[in-house]
Amino acid sequence: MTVNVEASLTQHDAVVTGLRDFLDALASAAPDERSSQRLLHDLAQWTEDLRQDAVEESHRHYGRSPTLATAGQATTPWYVVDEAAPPERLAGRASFSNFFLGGRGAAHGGTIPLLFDELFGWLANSEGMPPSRTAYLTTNYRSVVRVGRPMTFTAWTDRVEGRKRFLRAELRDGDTVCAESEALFVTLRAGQP
Ligand SMILES: CCCCCCCCCCCCCCCC(=O)SCCNC(=O)CCNC(=O)[C@H](O)C(C)(C)COP(=O)(O)OP(=O)(O)OC[C@H]1O[C@@H](n2cnc3c(N)ncnc32)[C@H](O)[C@@H]1OP(=O)(O)O
Repeated sequence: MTVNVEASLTQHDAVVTGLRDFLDALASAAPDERSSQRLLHDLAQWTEDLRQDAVEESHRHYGRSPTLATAGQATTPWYVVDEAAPPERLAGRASFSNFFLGGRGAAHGGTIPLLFDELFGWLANSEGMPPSRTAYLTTNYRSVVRVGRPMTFTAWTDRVEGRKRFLRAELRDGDTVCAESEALFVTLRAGQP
């Protein structure tokens, strides 16, 4: 079952997709002074306009789009869930654009746990489950994650002990395991933010 479908984008989803493309293009380019000035001008104008439209968290669109890859966040590495059996298992595809470059063609190390935290969030907070948060998350970097490469991932629940959910995940480039992660998610008690 494919969970995140980008086929029928709402206008807001299209804006987030456009922002993701923009960040990739910006990170890949070396704009000259004239282009930089034009960009600065346009960005300043949009920043001012959007500040006028600021709303409370519960009314925002950004990062709350179940129909869009990465639930509509532009600064999370792109991923799509192809097989969803939460809370047991998820599998899918991911890709790190130039926006996530660390150096020498490899993704920045901090962006890989960001992807894992997202996947664990899906597993631990799937429909009908009480909300939980990451207590810890460790990542082992086995082999570089190259930007622009099509990657695959699997994430699964290892065991559950009361309020504690122990989760594991793997990110692969073909047959090569590039990174592995283990995390503990703890179910929130009433009143915890
Ligand atoms: C509309 C869109 C749809 C999209 C579709 C949904 C997709 C969805 C995607 C979401 C993607 C984002 C998901 C990201 C999720 C976060 O990233 S959340 C943000 C990062 N995490 C945080 O900010 C958490 C900060 N910490 C805390 O709030 C608290 O420490 C915690 C984690 C809630 C635990 O506090 P607590 O409830 O007071 O825990 P406490 O009672 O002391 O301990 C409970 C047990 O856990 C153990 N424990 C607690 N902490 C630890 C630790 N660090 N290490 C080891 N053991 C620990 C304790 O030892 C205890 O064990 P037992 O004695 O029961 O055996």
